[in-house]
Amino acid sequence: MRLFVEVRQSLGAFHLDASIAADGGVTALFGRSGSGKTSLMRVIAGLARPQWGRVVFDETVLLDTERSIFVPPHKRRFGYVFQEARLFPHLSVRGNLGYGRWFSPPARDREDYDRVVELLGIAPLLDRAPANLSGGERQRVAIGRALLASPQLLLMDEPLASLDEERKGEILPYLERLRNETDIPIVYVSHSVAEVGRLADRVAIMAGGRVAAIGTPSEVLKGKLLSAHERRESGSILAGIVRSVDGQHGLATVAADGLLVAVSDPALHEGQSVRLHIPERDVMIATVMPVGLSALNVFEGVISTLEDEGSGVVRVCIASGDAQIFARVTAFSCERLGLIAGRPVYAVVKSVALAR
Ligand SMILES: Nc1ncnc2c1ncn2[C@@H]1O[C@H](COP(=O)(O)OP(=O)(O)OP(=O)(O)O)[C@@H](O)[C@H]1O
Repeated sequence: MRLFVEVRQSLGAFHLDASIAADGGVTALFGRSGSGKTSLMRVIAGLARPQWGRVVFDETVLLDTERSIFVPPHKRRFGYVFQEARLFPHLSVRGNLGYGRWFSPPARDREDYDRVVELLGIAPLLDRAPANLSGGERQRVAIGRALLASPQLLLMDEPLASLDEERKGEILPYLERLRNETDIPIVYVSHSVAEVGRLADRVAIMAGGRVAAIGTPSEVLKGKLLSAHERRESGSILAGIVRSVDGQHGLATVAADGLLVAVSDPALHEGQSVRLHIPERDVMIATVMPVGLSALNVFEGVISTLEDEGSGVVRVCIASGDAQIFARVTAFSCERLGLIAGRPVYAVVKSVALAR
């Protein structure tokens, strides 16, 4: 699949002037509040008609203002999941799920239904009313309803924003399954570095109505495009599989990008696919093999790049295995340790978390 969007639109004093191309997988639109993420999504969905623009999905032109082409939202077959699950209060979960199927081709129905119910863990909730569900459960049902309409593309606008951290943690594994086990492309709006890092294959960073950068999460979730808080959260994302579990100590060993990474998480099980987040603030650099450390993970590697971020801070990229591990050090430490590209070093990782 290929989605191409190009838009110019004035909304009061705000100007949206953005273009993105997305292939399969999860494409995140990331940016601060008011950067234009939702406005761009609304154009993709057909909920807004810009003054000028084009939207092409695969070979089909959905919008072309110059040729007066506009395909209305219900004919685009895109699923939409909003920040708040907009379930029908008078229908049970089963009824809400059934509603989405009204608009889908009737054929493969039963099979799809069972698969979606299983994928999102909804089976125990089927007879409940939306009022008796937690926020995370409601959101899972909303995602299920969108999926059962057999969308060609799923648009998710901050689907976790209204949930607390615990509920987010509960629903993120379902979104990962959705990404890994279906071939429905997803455009995902978020302003959480951790969420985007965990889910997205590609990220478009929006700022002031424009796309400021586009690339993989580790390429673009860095530097001046992020706020100070976001920079602290950024780092490396590794994709891997749990190789073994030490139940006694609640430790798992994950093979990820050519590295063996120890992760402290008692819930992991062997064979599970996971993404790991190594925040760059939690990485130290040593020029000799450190001993007597409490850190569980020390990776041998070579410095590939150093990026001066200003304010006396340097972002160092260490190539280790097939991974890139980022560390943030002061320019002073850089000089003192003689850190230059090509120098062998050790990355001492203080914490690894499942990317959330
Ligand atoms: N119909 C409109 N008329 C005037 N201004 C608008 C209109 N719609 C959106 N805007 C403005 O456009 C800007 C971008 O809004 P948008 O909702 O796209 O941002 P966002 O990145 O999704 O933000 P958030 O993360 O807060 O949802 C905002 O400043 C908003 O006030």
